Amino acid sequence: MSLLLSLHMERGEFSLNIDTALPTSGITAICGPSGSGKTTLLRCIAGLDIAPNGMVQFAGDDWQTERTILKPEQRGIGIVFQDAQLFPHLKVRGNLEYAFKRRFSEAGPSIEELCDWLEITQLLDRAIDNLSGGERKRVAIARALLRHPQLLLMDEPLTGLHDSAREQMVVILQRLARHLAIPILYVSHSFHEISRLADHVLLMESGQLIAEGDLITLSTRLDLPLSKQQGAGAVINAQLHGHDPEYQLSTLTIDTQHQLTIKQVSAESGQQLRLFVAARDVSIALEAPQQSSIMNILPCKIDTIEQATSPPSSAQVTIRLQLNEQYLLAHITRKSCDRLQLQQGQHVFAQIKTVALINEYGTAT
Ligand SMILES: Nc1ncnc2c1ncn2[C@@H]1O[C@H](COP(=O)(O)OP(=O)(O)OP(=O)(O)O)[C@@H](O)[C@H]1O
Repeated sequence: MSLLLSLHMERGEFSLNIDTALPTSGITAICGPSGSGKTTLLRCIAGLDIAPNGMVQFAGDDWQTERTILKPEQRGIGIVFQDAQLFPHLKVRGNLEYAFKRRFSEAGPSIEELCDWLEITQLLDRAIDNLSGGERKRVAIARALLRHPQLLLMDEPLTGLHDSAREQMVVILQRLARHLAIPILYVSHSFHEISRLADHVLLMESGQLIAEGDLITLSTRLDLPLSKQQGAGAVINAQLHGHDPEYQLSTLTIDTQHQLTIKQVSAESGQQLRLFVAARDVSIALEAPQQSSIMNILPCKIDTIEQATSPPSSAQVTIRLQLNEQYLLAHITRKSCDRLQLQQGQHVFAQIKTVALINEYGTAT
C-alpha cells in the first residue's frame, strides 16, 4: 500500500514535478530549502491545490484522477499548519470537541488518549489566547487527530518555538508516532528534526525530487545537501549489548567488529536503537590512541573524501568512513587531512566525542 503521486504544476517561474510512491506507514519527512515546493506538494496531496492532470492515490483509493478530484474534506486527512489556526472563541476542550464531533470514522484515539500523549490534559479549560506557542501546536495536533484521519500532514510544526520547546515537541512527536496507526507526512527544513523523527525521507530542490529513501542511507550520501548542512551527521542502527551499572554506561553493538559505549540508557539487551553521530564530533587518527578520554574509537576505512569548493567551508573536508555495512561522517580541516595524508581506502580510527540516542530514551554522551 502506498501514496502514489504524479504531480506536475507551473506557477510562474516555479514548477513542481513529482512522480513517486510513498510508504503509508511511519513518518515520511519532506525536506528541502525554502521555496523548493514542500508546502505546495503537501497542499496538492491535501487537495487544497490541484496539479492539472495529476494523480493522487492513497492506499488504493483515488483522490485525484483525470476524471475525479476529491475535495480536501472527502480525503479523510488531518492537517497541521505552521500557525495553529485554533478557534479563539472556544477553550481548548471546545476546540477538541469540535473536531471529535466531525470525525471521519469511529476508529481512532479518544480525547483523553490524545490529551495524554500530547501532554495537554491540564490545558483543557484554558482559553486559546492563554496558551504558549508549544501548547498551541500540541492542541492543534490533537485537534487534527481527533477527526481520525487516515493520513496526517504536518507543515513545519516546530517553526517559531524556542530550543527547549522544540526539544519537548520532538520527544512528544516520537511518542505520538508510536501510538498512531496512520502515516505522517512531515515537512521540515531541519535535518536535526528529521534525523530524530523520520523513517523515510524525500529531498526536494526547485520543485523536483532529488533523492528519496531511508534516513540511514540518505544521511551519509555525500552527493546530497544533507551531508553539507551545519548539523550534518550519520544516523546509524545499533543493538543494545549490555549495561555497566558501576559506571552507569551501556554498550551498543553496531556490527561484529564495532561497539559503542554511551551513558546508560533504559533499553534492554538486544533492543534495536537509532543513533546520531554528528560529523563535527568525529575526528580521525592513523593509530588507535592508547591514552585518550574518548571512549569510542572505532577502526574504519575511508570511503570518500569530499572537499568543499567555495568559501567559507573550503577550509573543511567531509570524510565518509565505512564501518562494514554502515557509515559515519567526519568534518575535519583540510589542513589536518593534508597533514595526515588521508586517502580513499585507507584504514584509520574514528574518534567519536558524542553519540546521541535518537529514540525515546533521551540523549547520551
Ligand atoms: N499561491 C501561489 N502562487 C504563486 N506562486 C506560489 C504560490 N504559493 C507558492 N508559490 C511559489 O511556489 C514555490 C514553492 O513554494 P512552497 O511554499 O511550496 O515552498 P517551500 O519549500 O514550502 O518553502 P518554505 O520552506 O519557505 O515554506 C515558491 O517559489 C513560491 O514562491
